Amino acid sequence: MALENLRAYKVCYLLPMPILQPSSSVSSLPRISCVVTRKWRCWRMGQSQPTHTRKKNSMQLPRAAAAAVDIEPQNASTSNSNVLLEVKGLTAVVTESRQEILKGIDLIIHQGEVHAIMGKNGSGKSTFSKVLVGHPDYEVTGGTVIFKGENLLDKEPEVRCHSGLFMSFQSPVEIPGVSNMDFLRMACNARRSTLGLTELGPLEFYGFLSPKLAMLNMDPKFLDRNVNEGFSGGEKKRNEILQLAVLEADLAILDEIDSGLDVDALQDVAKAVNGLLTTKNAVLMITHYQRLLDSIKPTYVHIMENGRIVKTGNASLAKQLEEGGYRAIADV
Ligand SMILES: Nc1ncnc2c1ncn2[C@@H]1O[C@H](COP(=O)(O)OP(=O)(O)OP(=O)(O)O)[C@@H](O)[C@H]1O
Repeated sequence: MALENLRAYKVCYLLPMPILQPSSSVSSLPRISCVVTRKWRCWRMGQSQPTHTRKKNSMQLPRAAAAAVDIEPQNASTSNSNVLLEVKGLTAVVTESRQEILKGIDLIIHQGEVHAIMGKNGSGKSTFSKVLVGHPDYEVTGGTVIFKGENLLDKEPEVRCHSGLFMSFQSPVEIPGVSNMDFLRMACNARRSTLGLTELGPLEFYGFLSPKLAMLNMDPKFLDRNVNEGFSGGEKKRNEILQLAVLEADLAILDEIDSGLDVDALQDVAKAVNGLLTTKNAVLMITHYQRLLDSIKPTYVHIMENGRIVKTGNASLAKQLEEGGYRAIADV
């Protein structure tokens, strides 16, 4: 496997292969075979073993918006040209069992928007995000997903990442044997290479990284440690946001980024995410709690139920939820 290909995988999954020993280094990566890389890919997806081989205009809203409460009109200047993600009628099953989890999701995300998905446990939120990044546990059975004007579903996961999709995992995985610094630099350079930018050498990269570390109040000593190894839950979450900051993704999917964070860490992470938001990118957050939305203001809040978005509203929808639970919004 060529180094470049391996880098591609690396950017997507942001983790090296499970067979890497503590003594392994990034320089050993080119020697690792394709087969192992496939295992690694699956492992990055949260599995220990591979399970198989295998527009809107300015006035339109997602279909679910028809059932919405308190919908805030989207910016009148929005147009097809700034649609980042358009999901229509997305259905997906668990690959092995064929159990249907997503039952027709409609969602449109424009540049500059922050979307929050909330919903009871087991409603399908994480599955939706994993399907977007191409998790092999799930098979898409219907619908379309257009990302930056291109069909996302026919792209390999690593290509999805190259094109600017980032997912922060609910439970980030540890990588023995690879330093955070090497890992971040390799990921950064692979993305830069895709964008036609020159790769950053170690010193240049440190200069690029330093302000991002400072933004997250992260101690530089975390750069010398192996990726997520021995990190606390909160430190792992900060590290995920550091990866996002380094990759400068167009669409960041943050799956329960607030879980496990203390009050100060939550503020640091929220500040960092807000600092990364521009008029060109967007964030899709999955959360159970208003506290995150107090710090990262959502343009839209969606409620997912049984594999569908059943309500869309503005930030007040999350407040209603916080105050009265799901029963309070059921009849709105
Ligand atoms: N790989 C899988 N195999 C079997 N069932 C699965 C798989 N992935 C998801 N499910 C089931 O699909 C449903 C939705 O799961 P998902 O993790 O997407 O929910 P969620 O809304 O993110 O929940 P939570 O808020 O608890 O994180 C659950 O019933 C879950 O058990």
